[in-house]
Amino acid sequence: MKERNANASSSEKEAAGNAAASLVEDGMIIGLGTGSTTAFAIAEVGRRVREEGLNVLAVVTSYQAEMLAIEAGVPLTSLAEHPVLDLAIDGADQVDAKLNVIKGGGAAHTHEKVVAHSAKRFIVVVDESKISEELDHFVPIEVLPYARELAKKQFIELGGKPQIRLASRKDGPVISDNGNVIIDVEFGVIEDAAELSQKLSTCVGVVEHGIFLNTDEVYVGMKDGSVKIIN
Ligand SMILES: O=C[C@H](O)[C@H](O)[C@H](O)COP(=O)(O)O
Repeated sequence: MKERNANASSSEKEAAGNAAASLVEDGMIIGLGTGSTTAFAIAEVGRRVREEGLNVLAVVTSYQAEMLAIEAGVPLTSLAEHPVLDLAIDGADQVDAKLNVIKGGGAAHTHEKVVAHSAKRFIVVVDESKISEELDHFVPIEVLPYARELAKKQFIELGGKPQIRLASRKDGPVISDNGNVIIDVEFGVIEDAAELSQKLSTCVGVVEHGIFLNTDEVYVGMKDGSVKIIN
């Protein structure tokens, strides 16, 4: 299984995150994703709040995003109060040529998907290493702990090789912010992301999977410091 952020460069991530943060306008309600690339966007939105008096409210996707937003001084709200977001910014583990995306390397994809689908405009921020002609990254799937063995059986029936994600600084599995386990499933090259997305959604015990089909634009931080926009 590919290692998380194996080829990542923080200056590329920072360039992408800052460019996406520049899209935030006064009065917007925004969604803030999770991960090391979005962290730069959150920091930059916070800087604009503090230094430019930018007036925003943000919905977060994880405890990580919440902690970063509070630290940066970004005022928070909830989807219950603001169910429609003007813009959501989030990272990705892989992006293909059709802007299909795999997310969930940080186990936050369930809330991230809710936020992405609540936004009028969904921006993905990545470094160049995440761009691929086709999707071949493992798919993170959040599963009810009670259903984990049944879920694994269903993923194998769909042609996948499932592996329960283990924690690195705790014995046992990673437990998501929602109290569930994450099963990472290798499918090799994913020929039809929409079809696999639909099949995974019908598996009993699945809370949410990491295939996202609704990206509007991808901001790619390049090695030369520029940002390429794909839409
Ligand atoms: O669950 C985590 C998220 O989907 C992240 O946005 C994704 O894993 C990318 O994270 P990073 O920017 O750290 O590579």
